[in-house]
Amino acid sequence: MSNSGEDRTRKWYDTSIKVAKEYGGKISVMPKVPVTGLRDFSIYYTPGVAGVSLEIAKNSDLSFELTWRWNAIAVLTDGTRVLGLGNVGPEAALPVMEGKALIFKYLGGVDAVPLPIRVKSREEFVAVAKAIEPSFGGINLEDIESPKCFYLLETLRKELNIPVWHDDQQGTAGAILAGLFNALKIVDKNINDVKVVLFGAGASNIAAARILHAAGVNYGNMILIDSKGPLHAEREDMDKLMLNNPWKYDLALKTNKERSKTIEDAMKGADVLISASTPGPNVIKKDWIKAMNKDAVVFALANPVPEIWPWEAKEAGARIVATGRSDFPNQINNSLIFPSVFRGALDVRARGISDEVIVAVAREIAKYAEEKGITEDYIIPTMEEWEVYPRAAAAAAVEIVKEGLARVTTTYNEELERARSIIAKSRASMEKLMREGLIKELPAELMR
Ligand SMILES: NC(=O)c1ccc[n+]([C@@H]2O[C@H](COP(=O)([O-])OP(=O)(O)OC[C@H]3O[C@@H](n4cnc5c(N)ncnc54)[C@H](O)[C@@H]3O)[C@@H](O)[C@H]2O)c1
Ligand SMILES: O=C(O)C[C@H](O)C(=O)O
Repeated sequence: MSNSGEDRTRKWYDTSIKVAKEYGGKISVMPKVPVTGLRDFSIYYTPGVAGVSLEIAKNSDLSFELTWRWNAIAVLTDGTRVLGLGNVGPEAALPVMEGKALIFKYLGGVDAVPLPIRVKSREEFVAVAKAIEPSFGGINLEDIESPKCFYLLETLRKELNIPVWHDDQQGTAGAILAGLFNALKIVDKNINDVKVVLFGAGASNIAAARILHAAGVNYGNMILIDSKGPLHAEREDMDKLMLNNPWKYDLALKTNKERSKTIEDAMKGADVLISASTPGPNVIKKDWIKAMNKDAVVFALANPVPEIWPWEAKEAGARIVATGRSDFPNQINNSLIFPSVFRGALDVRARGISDEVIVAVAREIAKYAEEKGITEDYIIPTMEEWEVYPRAAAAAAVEIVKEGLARVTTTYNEELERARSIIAKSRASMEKLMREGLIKELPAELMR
């Protein structure tokens, strides 16, 4: 069966290239005001538009009311860690950012602008993010190498007055937590007791460790593994880590209470394996999964190819398996989180998005799946279940308000209605364009 996994991946690559060529990319900017004749340009453009500019010049906050800023975010990357492909550069990052923007619009009703930039240093990146702040209601950082991404998130969260979020940290951690809540219900284990191995100690898993802790997993019961093996307080590179990656250093001190020094040891008796490392399929060994506890939960999240094929993880004894892909069951991907978190954040004109917001959103998503009926192959909703997005947006908005990070207040029901209507409108307008042939169907010959 493993060859079929590779063939299947290649087939998606080929189709995606053909479709990209056929359509010339995936998104474009569409007007939302009617244009019926020359008179209208005097409203939208000169001279009328100067009136709007003068209002905003008096009070820049009005840019949130009188322009698209209330609903617009940037998807900002330097292309240094694109999926698991590595540093492929800003141009090669663009198709991924376009894909994110499509999902933002379709599932969150958010206008997202893909913005891969050519910068070298961290300082240059910070300067660009600050420079574009006036144009957007939020910034979604994407696909940036670690530890640079930790520094950028921390700095920009402090220095900008709009929410800055790093999808590969917070979004991934939220999706992992949502999946974990329900997986643990199925195997009947308590989040406070489980032993969790986090394979890969980069953007995703460093954030996941923090968010899992916020949700009840004990730091001592976690083991983080990087390319040099398990992290622990006596590792010989601790001095270097303290200087170059204080985020990883801090977790090396808190985690791995049993001081496992090899992967084999770390895996013994683990209840959960969360892998966000490097594309597979043979990165996670079957023997490691065999050493885990009964009813093991395995999330193999590398994109585009999971660290182990799901069927191989099951053969090795895993009871619940998830990957980051939409063509396998249990897709744990930040796409379940980012459209709704930004929907909620924009609607309350947030200044920031805290870790508690991520936990609240993960709980809401898990609850939604539980209400529908969870199974080993359905621990988390799919991207087709669009009704989960307004619910998650409402959970995000309420938590942002609760923590004093919102500029306007709301209630769960009020935001649920608003998010539902914005997202439904966004989907309906795309579907109307499809019906009318203005967005043409995917050519059948490309889909074979
Ligand atoms: N499913 C999702 O939603 C999702 C979200 C984000 C990232 N990812 C995927 O997860 C992977 C990692 O992403 P990231 O942002 O954390 O990257 P990152 O570069 O920040 O971190 C990768 C980590 O994995 C470790 N690593 C690499 N190869 C290893 C190996 N063979 N053994 C042990 N450790 C190894 C590195 O040392 C590093 O700590 C990528 O493939 C990415 O596509 C998936
Ligand atoms: O892009 C994805 O599918 C998820 C994630 O952001 C990743 O970098 O792999």
